[in-house]
Amino acid sequence: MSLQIALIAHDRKKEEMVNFVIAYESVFANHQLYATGTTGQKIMDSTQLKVHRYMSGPLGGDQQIGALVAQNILDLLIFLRDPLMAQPHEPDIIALLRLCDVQGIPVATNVATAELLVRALDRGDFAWRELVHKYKPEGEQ
Ligand SMILES: O=C(CO)COP(=O)(O)O
Repeated sequence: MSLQIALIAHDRKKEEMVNFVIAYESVFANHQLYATGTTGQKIMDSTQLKVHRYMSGPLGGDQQIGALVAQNILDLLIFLRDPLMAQPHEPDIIALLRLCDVQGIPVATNVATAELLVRALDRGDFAWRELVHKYKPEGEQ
């Protein structure tokens, strides 16, 4: 089962993200990966993974990934936020996380939770997302 996974990291979390993706590269290799611009580039520079890159976060990348969430296309969001640094595009970040709650999409905002979710993914615990894709409620595209 190939799922749609988005990876986003703020600047001071990018190294942690890259190390995390390297550690679980064999799991991520089975899925479709999306990322904001710089995060995606760094992941591709350090792994063999292919990542569909959107705009950089401050230029609208979070909103582009939010559009996948709004359509219930995204299955998992790993968003390593920097809790100690104000972001100019904070409203976009809040909007993305809000949409994940609207659709009930699993989200990790720190690497400890990300690890739990990726292990669950590897075990097959995301099978319910396949059903979501198969039987979308009326009105969803
Ligand atoms: O700012 C971001 C998410 O809010 C991340 O964007 P980049 O991956 O382009 O640095």
